[in-house]
Amino acid sequence: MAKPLSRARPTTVSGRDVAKDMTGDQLEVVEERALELMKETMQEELTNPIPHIFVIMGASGDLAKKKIYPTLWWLFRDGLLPKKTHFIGYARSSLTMKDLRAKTEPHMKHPWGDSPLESQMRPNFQQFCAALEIKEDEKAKAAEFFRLNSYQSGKYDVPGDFQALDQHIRKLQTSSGQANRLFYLALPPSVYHDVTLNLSKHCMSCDQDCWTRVIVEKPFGRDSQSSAELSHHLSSLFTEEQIYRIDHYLGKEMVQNLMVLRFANRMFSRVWNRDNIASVVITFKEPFGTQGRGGYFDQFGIIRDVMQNHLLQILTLVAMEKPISTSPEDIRNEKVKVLRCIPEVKYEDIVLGQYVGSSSAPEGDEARNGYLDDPTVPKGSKTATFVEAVLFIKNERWEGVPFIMRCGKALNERKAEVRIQFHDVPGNIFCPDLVQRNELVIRVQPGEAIYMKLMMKKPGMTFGVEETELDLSYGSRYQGVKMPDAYERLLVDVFTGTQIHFVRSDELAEAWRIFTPILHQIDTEKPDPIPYEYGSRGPPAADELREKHNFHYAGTYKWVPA
Ligand SMILES: NC(=O)C1=CN([C@@H]2O[C@H](COP(=O)(O)OP(=O)(O)OC[C@H]3O[C@@H](n4cnc5c(N)ncnc54)[C@H](OP(=O)(O)O)[C@@H]3O)[C@@H](O)[C@H]2O)C=CC1
Ligand SMILES: O=C1O[C@H](COP(=O)(O)O)[C@@H](O)[C@H](O)[C@H]1O
Repeated sequence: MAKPLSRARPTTVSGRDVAKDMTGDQLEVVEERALELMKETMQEELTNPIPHIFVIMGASGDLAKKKIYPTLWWLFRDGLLPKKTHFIGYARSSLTMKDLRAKTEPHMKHPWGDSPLESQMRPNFQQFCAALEIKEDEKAKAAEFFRLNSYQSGKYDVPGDFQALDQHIRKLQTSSGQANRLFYLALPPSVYHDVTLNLSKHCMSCDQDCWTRVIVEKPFGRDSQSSAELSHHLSSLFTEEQIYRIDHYLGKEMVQNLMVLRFANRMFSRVWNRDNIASVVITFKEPFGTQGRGGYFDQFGIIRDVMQNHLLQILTLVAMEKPISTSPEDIRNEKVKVLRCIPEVKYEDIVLGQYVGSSSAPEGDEARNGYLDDPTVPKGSKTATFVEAVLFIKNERWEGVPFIMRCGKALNERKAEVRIQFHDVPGNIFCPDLVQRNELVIRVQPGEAIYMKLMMKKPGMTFGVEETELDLSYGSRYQGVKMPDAYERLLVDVFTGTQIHFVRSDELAEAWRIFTPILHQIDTEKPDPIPYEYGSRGPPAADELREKHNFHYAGTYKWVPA
């Protein structure tokens, strides 16, 4: 059994923490002081004399290669890791550090992978990549990074291999045996049980001034029962403070911004309720299919892959009540509270789809292939690659407001956004065909933006009305500000010990409660998903379901970029 954390780690510092000792006219310096404190906290970690050992379990895999190693490199390059940090890769394959470097280095150049689709999606992408490539003057730094890396091969169920890993870690500790240990499980769920058991038995830090943290990737189970088993297993080995359940959407700029937008702006807090809001639509779209990895996807389907975790996390941040403070526990208490108000999803409130090849796509293009053409997908699979689901929150603020979540692969664009649609204007005096509902859109990606669709007098002599927007596009408002990748933020959080942006076990249990009955029904009844064409907007039935649930699409809005 792992020992609990020996000393309280700093969690988060906010203006409020500092403000309590201050008088009114000092308040303007509060945020500055908060920033200073945050820097001090970070500084403490950065200059911590105790070494940090970051172990990547599953170092030979896709996630490690494409996300974890590159993220560690960017943090190292930018001086955002504690001074003495060592990295150990652990996996079954017999690899040398040279092999591992050859595998990972191509992904360290820029954070979004180099698929041609990505380059199409992002304006100036090529320029951006060039700016992020390992430049001449960074080569020495990169060499230093790889010098701090080592690799240890071992099985996931052999205790002796974990003892060897522990010995390896010990060699990197201080002479008095101190090191903080971080284990990132970039592994398939089938080995979670053995790996966590062996880590807890053989690889925990023994020094009372040092800590051990374990970072767990989704899927956190397949349904309520399997998730509860996993949670029970983990909690028998580690304390909740030691477990960091990662949902990388919680590391995205605009997802983190939701709390500030809502709770630091009075004009939003007053209208954020059933009296003003007609519906909320949370969307995730990807313009590519399974890309030959359908075998993995098919075991889960789009609800487990994206909706039950990423979209539901966004929903909780949109809908929760204001927490007492910005401490992780206060925030997560509110998230759990709102989840508890959501009844299970019903079959009549969902639309399932599966993409088919587009005959109009050029010969040889991926879009020619449907989901079932992926050779790794079981023949005749009915797994959904698109889903729309309507959820309701039974509380005073939200009773009757549909929260419509939709996500899908092989759609017409890459997009993740939250769209708040307001009620019609009561007693409208203008031409009813011209006055459309207000919408507040929080675009998570690509190109972070917040825009408010509203009605204005048409400029000029006439007294007409027209639809326009108040537009806060980050690209132009925050030029030159480097937007960290979600994993960068989240790994820094693990080092500094803040769990705000990580999923607590009770939150997870509630998320599974909401989706388990529908998932079981789909697994047993295997309903036919509605076919939709690769590159389309998804099944029209999804638009009909949204219309039925008080989301009106007028088709009149035209955006004219500045
Ligand atoms: N700051 C910025 O960068 C800004 C960018 N824009 C851009 O302008 C464009 C239009 O803006 P947007 O807010 O999307 O407004 P639209 O009015 O085009 O779309 C509004 C909503 O209706 C949905 N929709 C689209 N077509 C249909 C349909 N046929 N039936 C039912 N629903 C439909 C869209 O979903 P679906 O996802 O399915 O299309 C979207 O959720 C977007 O590309 C947006 O990104 C606008 C303002 C600011
Ligand atoms: O967790 C997942 O997320 C990705 C999408 O992440 P993004 O940061 O690129 O938006 C998705 O492709 C994958 O299927 C899913 O497992």
